[in-house]
Amino acid sequence: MKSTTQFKAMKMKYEKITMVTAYDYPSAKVAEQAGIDMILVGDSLGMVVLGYDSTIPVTVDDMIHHGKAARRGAPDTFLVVDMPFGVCHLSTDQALRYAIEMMQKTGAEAVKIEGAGTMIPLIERLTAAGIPVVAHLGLTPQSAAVLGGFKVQGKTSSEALKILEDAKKTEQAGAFMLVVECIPHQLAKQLSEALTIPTIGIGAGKDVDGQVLVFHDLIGYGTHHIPKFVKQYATVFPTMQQALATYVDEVKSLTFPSEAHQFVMKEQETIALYGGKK
Ligand SMILES: Nc1nc(=O)c2c([nH]1)NC[C@@H]1CN(c3ccc(C(=O)N[C@@H](CCC(=O)O)C(=O)O)cc3)CN21
Ligand SMILES: CC(C)C(=O)C(=O)O
Ligand SMILES: [Mg+2]
Repeated sequence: MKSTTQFKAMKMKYEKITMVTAYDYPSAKVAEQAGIDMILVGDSLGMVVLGYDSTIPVTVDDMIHHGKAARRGAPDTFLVVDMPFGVCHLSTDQALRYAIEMMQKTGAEAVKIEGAGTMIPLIERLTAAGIPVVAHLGLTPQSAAVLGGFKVQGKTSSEALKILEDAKKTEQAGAFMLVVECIPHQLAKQLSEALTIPTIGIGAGKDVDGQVLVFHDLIGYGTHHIPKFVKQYATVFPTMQQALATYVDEVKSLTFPSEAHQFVMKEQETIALYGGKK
């Protein structure tokens, strides 16, 4: 398993860092076996696997439930768990308690926190407590209602400057990594050059230190609108639908199960049971 210092070393060597979300045992296992550098148990799980239309309903218990499953599937991959909606905006003490609970119950290596501003003292506090923190700026989905939806952020020079300043503050506060979501590629490049900690982009172009995508988007298992920044490396949804439809047909037409899929009792036992052949 890679460490926080190894991720910094990868940035210095211009070796790209790969990250993907995973929310359960098999997806984490696939990711680990594919050689991914880091797994994110994202609160996007609320939308992707729980069917909510935002990340707001996701709770600490949801994150722990899915985090534990992902951990079991990927015991040897650096695991980051998202702090869900709201909990970081309670007192620093309360947020620290939740972060400790998530780390201890999931066995994750780090937590991720959306925003700068009032999160800066929290990033300091968690880091001091020995909890590695990934910061998250640009489009922060937990604030989508305030940002006016899932929109690209930092499109004007003044907005971009604010994100750049916030990014530096997260680094100074002790964050070991920064996720930047849905920002212009020029800003992402400038930001990655200005920071010593690795930047991981999603919808931020190629000039960042690593990339993250949502597992289901990447394999084409998505059921929602596919954002412009996604590349689908497979389309498993139609494949799965076809398999299920064939199963339905075969059961209805008595094709499944065949002899190959059934168990047999010896003939003498059938005689004892119901008097022989039927
Ligand atoms: N399946 C999934 N993939 C994600 O990447 C993802 C989630 N869910 N849920 C949580 C957040 C929400 N995210 C999103 C969702 C939609 C757009 C989107 O549609 N954006 C527009 C850009 C609009 C503009 O031009 O400002 C797009 O067309 O990509 C972006 C990020 C990223 N995260
Ligand atoms: C999109 C990534 C960065 C995330 O925060 C999530 O999956 O919840
Ligand atoms: Mg998230």
